[in-house]
Formats: sequence, structure tokens, C-alpha cells
Amino acid sequence: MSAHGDPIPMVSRKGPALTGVAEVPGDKSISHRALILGALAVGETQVTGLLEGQDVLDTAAAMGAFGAEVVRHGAGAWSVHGVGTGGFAEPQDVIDHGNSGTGVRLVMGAMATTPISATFTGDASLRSRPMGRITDPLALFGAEAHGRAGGRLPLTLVGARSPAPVRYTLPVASAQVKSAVLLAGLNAPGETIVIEPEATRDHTERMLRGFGATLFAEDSAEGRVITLQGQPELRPQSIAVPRDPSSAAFPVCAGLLAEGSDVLVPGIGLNPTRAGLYTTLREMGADLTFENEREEGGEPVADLRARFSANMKGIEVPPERAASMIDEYPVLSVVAAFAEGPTVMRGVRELRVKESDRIDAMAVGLRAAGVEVEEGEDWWIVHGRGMGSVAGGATVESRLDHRIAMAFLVMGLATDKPMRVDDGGPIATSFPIFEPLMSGLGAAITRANS
Ligand SMILES: O=C(O)C1=C[C@@H](OP(=O)(O)O)[C@@H](O)[C@H](O)C1
Ligand SMILES: C=C(OP(=O)(O)O)C(=O)O
Repeated sequence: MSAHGDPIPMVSRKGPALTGVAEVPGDKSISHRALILGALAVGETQVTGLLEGQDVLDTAAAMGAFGAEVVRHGAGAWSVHGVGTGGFAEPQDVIDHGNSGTGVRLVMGAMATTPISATFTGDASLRSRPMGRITDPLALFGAEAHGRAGGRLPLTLVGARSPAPVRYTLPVASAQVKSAVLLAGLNAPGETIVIEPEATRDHTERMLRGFGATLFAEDSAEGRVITLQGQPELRPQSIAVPRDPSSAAFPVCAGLLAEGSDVLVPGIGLNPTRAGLYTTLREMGADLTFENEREEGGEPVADLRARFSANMKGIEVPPERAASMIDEYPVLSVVAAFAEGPTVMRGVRELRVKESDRIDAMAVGLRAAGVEVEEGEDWWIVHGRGMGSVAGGATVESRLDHRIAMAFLVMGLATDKPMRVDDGGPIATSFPIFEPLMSGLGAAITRANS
């Protein structure tokens, strides 16, 4: 079942080369943060290029429920009239974050140091995901969580009355946990300190500085130490959201795999904490070029060109790169199936607690398509068969997981027989224009019954 209606079976098959310009939507991580920080600033923040995927729309609705005025002016153009740090009102109803881990976890952080209560829920996928990783550090500020066994949603969070600042070392490499703690620290007096042993995406830190917060980050023997001065007055901003490198991964990898392709993604965000996939693909021998590298709105961007790459080789992906490409492993494993030899992915335990268990979901589908996969708790190996040697012909469950659905649809563009997914509905959570964009490049991706 799709998160928002009947299942949408989809199919993809080998067809013409993919060519043209892929105008992928705005970055999902930055879009969530723009809405949340806009809601915590005093005055009106303007956003262009906002991702209008369901995950972000759910965060926009949540910000409205906490008292901010969130208005859509046109495609991707939104404004948020913020209430100031500590100014959130108590929502009148349950906050439903649909399929979005980022949405619910960051919003819990943002309200945890205000003396109000809120009850959060989500779809079957989100209700199965761990929330203790967020509620544990929020308890240090004085917030109380009452959830289901194992800290699962639905969950009520009672914000701290007299929040104390916190010093917290991340037990998992998670930008969502880091961000929840920093957002909670905004309304605690004094310095909140987060230490991350492994670097994760730093959009929250960059954007907090942009909104005028005092935040320092320095490397130490323990890892990266991020210090935030509490109770700033956040100044509203104009934010231009770059295109999402995690969404761009799908047309880019499709371009590498479909014979004769040449695809250009203009203005793709290339923050080094997000760009691990592109480094990895180049190491495999992919024909990728970056043009026009520049900085826009505090984030590095470039135009990325991907051309058909017949001779890619399997590699060992360094585990320390995992956080910078965590959402890209499903589509990387598809590319790996068409490379020569094994691609070894280690240090990826976090893949098991995403919208689905992504190692299991990909391993099952890849095997059904004729590809050998080995796996352990925090590693997996895809044994590449080489270009033109992957059978395909499988129907795969997308498990309420957009990235699983898109990865297998990309795969079918290069397998001998078509690939089907039982439900493409979840794709709308992060990439609502996936179907028309891919068709516009020439990809044979359709609804299964059309
Ligand atoms: O902070 C963010 O915007 C995100 C962080 C990552 O999750 P984790 O923090 O759980 O690794 C990533 O998988 C997610 O899609 C977006
Ligand atoms: C893991 C993802 O998202 P989230 O955690 O926000 O649900 C993703 O988009 O791949």
C-alpha cells in the first residue's frame, strides 16, 4: 500500500538513451530545515526551490500547527512567518509526519524546550522506526516522552519547563539526532554542545549561522565538537534551496546505465557531507563531470553531467564515507550490479532502520533479478555481473520506501527483462516529479497498467 492511497504498480524497461537536462527538485534536508528555522525566527523567511514532496509538506503543516504562518506563493516559493525561539504554541491535534524520519525528529527537537505538549505519529514505516535516539538526548534537557514500547510512535512529548543546556556525544552517526539536539538547544540558556565522532550532513549548522545564531564547530580527538549559544534571536532569511543530490542520484545513475545516455543536472547541491555517492561512482569508473562549481546560499553547488559508462568496476566503499551517502546505497547497489566484480559496502548498519531495512529490501530484489548479494548486520556485497549481463524480470516490494522503488525502476532501464515495483506511491515523499522527469529524459518508466 502507498502511504497516501492505493498502490501504484510501476514498470521500467530497456529503451532509448537518456538525454537532456534533469531539473531535479529542491533538497529535502534543506527544505525541512528552512521551514523549521523560519518558524523559529522573528519575522518572515522567504524560500525558493522548496521541495514539495509529501515529507516536506507534512513539516510545513506541522509548523502551522505550532503557530507559524506558512504560505505557498507558487511552485517552490513559500514564506514562513516565525514565532521566535520558545514561541511555539501547543498544537490542537496530533501531528502526523507521514513517512518522514527527518520531519518528526527535527520537529520533536524544536519543541522539546518549550513548555507545551505535542503528540506525534506517522505511517506504518515511520511508526516502526526508533525514536529513543531522539527522546534520550531530549530528556537531558528536561523533556518527557511517552511513547509505545521501544520508543516508537505515536508518542507524546512534554516540553521542558526550565530547560538545561546539554553536552551530548552522538551514539550513532545521525544528522537527525544532531539536529534535534541543536534545535532543542536553541531555547535552553547557555551553551549546548554536540560531539559527533563521525561527520554527518551539516545543513543545520550552516543554516543556524545564516539565521544569526552563534555556533562554532571544531575538530578534536573525540570528533567534531559543535557549540551553540542558546536563546538567540533568529533573523529571518531568504533561502534558495539547491537541487537534491540524493534525488539527482536516480537520473544520474540511470544515465550511467542506459546505453548512449548523456544527462545534465544543473545546480545540484554538492555539500561534501552529502556527495559521497559521486566520489564512489567516479572511483568505479563512471563518466561524471562537474562544471561551473560555485556557492549559493551557503551551500556548494555545481552542474553535474553523467554519461553512459560501460566499463565500471566494483570497489570497496570506505566505511567512513557512509554518512555522506547514506540514502544513496540502494541506487549504488543497482549500479554495482552492472559493474565488473564485487562492490563491498561496510559500516552501514543505519540502512536497516530507514523507511525499510534497505539492505534486506535491496538484497531480496537484486537476487530476484539474478544478482548475487551477501550480507551481514552492517555490511553487504553486491557481485557485479557487468554491463548487459543482468537478467531483471522481477517484481519487487517497495516496502513504503521511495528509494527502494526508484532504485529498482532505474535498474530496469538496463536489465534484459523489465523490472516492476509493487508500489511507486512512496516516491512522492521525496521526488514528486520523478515520473515526468525520467520520461522527459526518455526513460521507459510507466505505471504498470497503463
Ligand atoms: O538530517 C537529515 O536531513 C537526514 C539525515 C539522514 O538520516 P539519519 O540522521 O538518520 O542518518 C538521512 O538518511 C535522511 O534522509 C535525511
Ligand atoms: C532516510 C530518508 O528519509 P527520512 O529519514 O527523513 O524518512 C531518506 O529520504 O532516504
